[in-house]
Amino acid sequence: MLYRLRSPTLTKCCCGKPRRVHVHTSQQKRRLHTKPTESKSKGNNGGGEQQQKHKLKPKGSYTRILATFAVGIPLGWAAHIYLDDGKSTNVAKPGEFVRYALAMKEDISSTCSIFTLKPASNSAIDAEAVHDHRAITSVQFKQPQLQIARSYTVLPPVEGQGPQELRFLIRKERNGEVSGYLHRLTPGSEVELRGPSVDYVLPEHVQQVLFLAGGTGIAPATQLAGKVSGETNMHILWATRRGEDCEGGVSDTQSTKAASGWNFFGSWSPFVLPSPDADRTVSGVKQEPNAIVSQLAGLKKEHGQMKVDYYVDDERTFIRPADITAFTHAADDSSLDTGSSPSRLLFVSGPEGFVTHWAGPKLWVGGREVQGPLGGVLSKFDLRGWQIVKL
Ligand SMILES: Cc1cc2nc3c(=O)[nH]c(=O)nc-3n(C[C@H](O)[C@H](O)[C@H](O)COP(=O)(O)OP(=O)(O)OC[C@H]3O[C@@H](n4cnc5c(N)ncnc54)[C@H](O)[C@@H]3O)c2cc1C
Repeated sequence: MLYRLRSPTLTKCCCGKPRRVHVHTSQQKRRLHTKPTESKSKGNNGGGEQQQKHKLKPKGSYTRILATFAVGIPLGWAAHIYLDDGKSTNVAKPGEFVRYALAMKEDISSTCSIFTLKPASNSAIDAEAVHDHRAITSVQFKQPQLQIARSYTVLPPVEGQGPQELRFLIRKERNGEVSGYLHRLTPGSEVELRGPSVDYVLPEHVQQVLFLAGGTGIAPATQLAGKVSGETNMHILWATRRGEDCEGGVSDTQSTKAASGWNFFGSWSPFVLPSPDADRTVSGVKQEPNAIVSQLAGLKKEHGQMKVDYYVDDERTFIRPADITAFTHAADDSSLDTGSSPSRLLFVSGPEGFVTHWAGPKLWVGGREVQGPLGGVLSKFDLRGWQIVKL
């Protein structure tokens, strides 16, 4: 079920800045709230003396004053825009499209890139709500020629990211209308976005998370890792078709190279030999982690209790049922130790085929996409006490 985030409406302060982010000191308030008539009369005090001074000045000084204004005002405005860094933008309503500019496109692989977007007008999506709300959120991008929109999950912020900037991991789908359009954009191009949409609201306490991610399904896993605190034991099993998507990623627990298993497409790959690259190195040389793998490594450091395992079709490593039960059984044991009743979440996120294979299809009811009953491989496991979430 999709819920909409209620974005706080930001009224503007008398100085033009949104009230939520801008608070005046009492002295500033007095100055800003001074009636125009008062300032006029103040300005008139001693006005005669001022006028006399002007009369005595040579004509050239007017040119200098005009020149100072001509140069100073644009410079001041540019400095204001630069230093303000988007703090004075208005929060757009979640249903309203707003203009963003492509600030940067960083290629992750031959089909996947990270897009960094920044507001192109004084109206923007509530980035604070996206990053701070205890929910998994996405934003819709519009394809203007076809007037269609698709959802993309917001990545958690990285160091140096502007407060209003949003980052996305987007795969260029073959013949994909919106993803193809987005991948054709050049830096500086404008695109329309609306949101945020809430795809899942997190319970207050989350103790265990097992996240099965297929391809770009890693984006919600990364967002979630940025939101659950250190008290959550989180394990991500990330399956991709090609090693280039998770270059430099080394598994934390996956020790056995699979000779057969369920591949990314959800079909059984029997009797294949373990690949020499299954330890995620090329000829024994460790690869440089790409931006997503680096962000996951950073989140692991912050998080303390987070693990990531990489599975790559090309390298013949596949998520096996035993990888899932290893985590769920350990979680069962830990709850017996403490006697507590933890909140346990098992996410399945990725392309339709991946979600259907593991947890059964999502359904459309009354024009809305809903979870549907648990099916697929997971329906054969004893997952009592676990909430299964299809994303
Ligand atoms: C909540 C949510 C979050 C998402 N987050 C992300 C994310 O972070 N990153 C990401 O990359 N994606 C994400 N997606 C997926 C994204 O929304 C799009 O579905 C995806 O980019 C494909 O859209 P498209 O318009 O490019 O492709 P479409 O034009 O919709 O086509 C999709 C596929 O169907 C095929 N196709 C289209 N028409 C036909 C036809 N007539 N016959 C046969 N095949 C056809 C195309 O070749 C293509 O491979 C998310 C989806 C949801 C719902």
